[in-house]
Parts: sequence; C-alpha cells; structure tokens
Amino acid sequence: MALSTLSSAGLAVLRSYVLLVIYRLTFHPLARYPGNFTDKISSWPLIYQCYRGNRHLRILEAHKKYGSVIRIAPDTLDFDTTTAMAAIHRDRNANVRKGAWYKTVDAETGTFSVQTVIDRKEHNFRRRILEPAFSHSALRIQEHFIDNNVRVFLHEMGKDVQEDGWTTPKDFSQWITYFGFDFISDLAFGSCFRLLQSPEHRYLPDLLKWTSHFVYYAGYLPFAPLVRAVMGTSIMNHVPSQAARDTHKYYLEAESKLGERSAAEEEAWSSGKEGRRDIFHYLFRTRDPETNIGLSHEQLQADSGLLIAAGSDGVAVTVSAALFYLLHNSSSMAKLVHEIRSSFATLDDVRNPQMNRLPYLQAVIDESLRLAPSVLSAFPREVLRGGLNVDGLHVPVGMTVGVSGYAIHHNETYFPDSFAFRPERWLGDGESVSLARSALITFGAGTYNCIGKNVAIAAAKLVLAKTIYAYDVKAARGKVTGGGGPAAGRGREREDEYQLLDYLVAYRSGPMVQFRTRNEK
Ligand code: HEM
Repeated sequence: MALSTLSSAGLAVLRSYVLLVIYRLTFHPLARYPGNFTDKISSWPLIYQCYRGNRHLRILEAHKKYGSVIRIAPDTLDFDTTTAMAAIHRDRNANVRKGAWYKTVDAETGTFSVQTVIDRKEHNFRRRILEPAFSHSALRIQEHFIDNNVRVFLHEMGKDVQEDGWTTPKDFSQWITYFGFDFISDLAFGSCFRLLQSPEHRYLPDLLKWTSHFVYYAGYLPFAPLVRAVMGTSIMNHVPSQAARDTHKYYLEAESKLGERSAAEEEAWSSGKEGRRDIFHYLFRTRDPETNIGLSHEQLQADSGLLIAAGSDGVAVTVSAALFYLLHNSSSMAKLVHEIRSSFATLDDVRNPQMNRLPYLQAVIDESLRLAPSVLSAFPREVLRGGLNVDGLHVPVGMTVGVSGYAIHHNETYFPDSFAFRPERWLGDGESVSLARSALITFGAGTYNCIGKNVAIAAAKLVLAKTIYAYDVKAARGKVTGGGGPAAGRGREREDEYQLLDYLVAYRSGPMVQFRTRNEK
C-alpha cells in the first residue's frame, strides 16, 4: 500500500516535470529562441557550468553555433552585441533590475553591498555615498598607497637570485594576487594584509576563491532561498562543503578589518584629526546630501567584503593575463619595454601623470581586459513589467537577460582575429578603435558599472610598468605556463590563450616567471 502511494507520487512528479519540459519547449515566452536543448529545458546545466568554472566557454560556444541571442536557461537569454549592451546595461533607464541571484552573494552579512542591492533607489543612495571615495582627487592621494605596495612587490620579485643572475621561478599569478589583496586592504582600510611579506594571511585568496565559487552556483539553485536562510548562521560551520564554511570565515575576516578601521577613525575623529584618507575614511564620513543619512554598520560590513573581493582579484587577473600574453608575444613585449624604459629616468619617476600618457601601456592593459575579463559571464538583469526591447526582439516581464564579457569580447564583428593578443587594435582614433571601445564590458556599463575602474587601471598600470622598468622577465624553463592544451578540455585547446575558471570572478594560475635586475644603460 505504502509502496503504491510512493510510486503514484513519483509518477505524478514525473508527469508534471514532463509537462514543464513540454511547456518550456512550446508555449514558454522564450520557446522560439535558439540554444542547446538541455539549456532550454532546465537550469541545471547552467548551475553545473558555474560549479565547473566553464560557463563562459559554453556560452561562447553557443553564440558561435546559434548567433547573437541564445537561450542559456529556460528563462534566460544571453546577447553578444553592442546594441544589446546599450539596451540592457548602458541605458540608465532600461526596464530591468538586478536578478534574484544577487540575494545570495551577501546573504552571510544579512544586508546588501552596493553591488548586490536590488532596489534602484537604495542603490542610488549607496552609490552616492561611495562616490567621494572614488573621485579623481581621492585617487590622487590613494595612488601613494598603491605605490607603497608596488615597492614591496618588486622587492619580493627580486629575491632568490641564482648564479646566472635570474631569480628562481615564481608563480606570477600567485604573487600578483598577494599584491592585489595588500594594495586593496591598504587602500580600503589602511591596514594591509601583508600577504607579500608574511605567510600569516595567505589563506585569504583561497578563502575568497571558494566563497565566490559557492555563491556563484548557489545563487542559481532552485532552492537558493533555503541556502540564503542558513548562510550567516552557525549551521554554516557544520555543513559538509568546505566552500560553504569558507564563505562564513571570509566575512568574519572582512568584519574584523572593518572593526579595526572603525576604531582608528573614531580615535582620529575624537582628537579632531583629519584621519587617513583611504576608502573607508570617506565611507565613514560621507552623508547623503539629500537625506543626511550615512551607511549603517551592516552596510559598511557588506561593502568591506565587496571591496576586498572586487579590488584584489580584478587587478590580479588583468596583470597576470598581460604578462602571459607579453611573454607569448615577444614583439609586443619589446614595444612595451621600449616605451616604459625610454619614458622615465628612474624607477621612482614611473608614476602619473606621465604614466597615463603611454599609449602602448594603455593598449596592453585594454587588450588584457578584453581577453581576460575578470567577470566572464553576464550578471543577471530581470526584465520588469512592460518588457524590454533588445535587438528588435521583445523580451517579456520576468525573463533574465545579459551580455557576457567573454562572449562579446570574442565577437569577430568588434574584434577581428579575436583570440589574438593585439594591443594595436586599441591604438589611434579610427572607427575600428571606437567600435572596440563600445564592445568592452569588463567594468560593466551604465548605472551599475564598476566604481573602482580608475583605481583598478591605475594599480594595474603601476605594477606592470614598474616591474617591466626594473626587471627583465622570462618564462621559467622556456615555457609560458597558464595556457590551454589538447588535454585541457573543450574550449581550452589554445596554448596561447590564458586559461580562466569562471567562478564569478576569474581564477587562474601561472605564468611561472623569472626576473633579472635589468642593466640600466
Ligand atoms: C580590473 C579590475 C576590476 C574589474 C574588471 C571590475 C569589474 C566590475 C564589474 C563588472 C562590476 C559590475 C558588477 C555588476 O554588474 O553587478 C563592478 C562593480 C563594482 N566594482 Fe569593480 N572591478 C574591478 C576593480 C575594482 C576595484 C579596484 C574596486 C574598488 C577599489 C571595485 C569596486 C567595485 C564596486 C564598489 C562595484 C559595485 C558598483 C555598483 O554596483 O554601483 N572594482 N566591478
């Protein structure tokens, strides 16, 4: 009897699932859009791709096969055109809001960061509070904090010199990640993690990696609300997933940094001092001009977690990709070396405003941002009542849309020979350059674009230019590691393409490199 009840319940579930599949393939509002069969009928392939880190590869593959608009999940479309980028992301009045996936990112803290807040009015408020910390005048002061960390980085890179004058091999991606964490903690909180100098906090990059990985796929799970309900509770310490436990630890770390910084600011405030002009200095003191309200402790906490994540890995991805491609392309390396070494008389001179006037350096950074965007796949935007017109198509309310960086950056209309590293495509002011510029989405676009873009570019340029000024660099054992290969998996066959794992932020390893103090002539 019990068995027959169970089997009829099973049959009922199966029947409703079959009906759902039929609906998704026939009467569903996105039924007519092309895409892989499995993606049309279920969200699980997308979740699995987020888990495996190959979502960007599968999306590019589908665009190459089906065209500029593809269905990547039953309710989700991905586009790879500049017109879609304008309609969905760049247009500040686009009829969309951030998708429900964002709710999982900060579920640990119980409140949203500026990036994950969904309500538009609330986002405008959070953004207004952040703006003074990212103004040009703030950046001029902050460059000094970045430079201090570049100095430490260079010192570490020059260590362990062998008899032939070259250092022992170093995993550049690992060291530049340490730099990323150090400069952003210094810049945000005024207390550097000191990963470059000491092993004590070197568990942090892995912590962040597994946190990103976890929230990335967990946010798309059909039972994500349940996951969110337990995040931030002590249950997380007992769940069998290491990644889930790490997420909890990561936020505790960010909270402790915030606590230290807040105490220092209060001390400065009570003794009438100006205080250190780092990012949190502005965040503690800024009030919304419209309401005179500042950020609550919880909001500051969520933003501290975001700043460490956004600042550290983005810069690290860009600079390691730049070095990977420069080592693969000796003529580009030679041009960059010449530009940097002939523009400055000493290492200390390598700074702004002169550094910003070097066209080839800027082009190398742009090309690295294109080939290795640290956000590889689209952040979801949910269409609101009334629908959204994209590329002549009407997308109805409730559907999710986006433009994925890795896909549009390999659209041959905007980037011919798109897998080739060619900084020259960014030089001059021709039509092809403005077309390329209009298709670069590494920092997002529109209302929710990256507020830290100028900081990121300044840090990436400074650390790359100073490294190239101070050292000759070569691939360890004559082989540039970090690329693909025949056994690396589908979409990862190219040896001269820097390989990235799409775990919300892009993860990477290599190139292994050696440094030699250069002979100054
Ligand atoms: C190469 C480095 C970086 C890249 C590629 C990058 C990329 C992005 C992208 C794509 C977004 C939009 C996210 C979305 O649509 O949900 C974003 C937002 C954001 N980024 Fe960055 N970022 C970088 C560095 C930084 C740095 C250095 C900081 C801070 C110092 C920063 C702070 C932020 C903040 C606060 C937001 C949220 C803005 C908002 O929602 O209004 N980022 N970033």
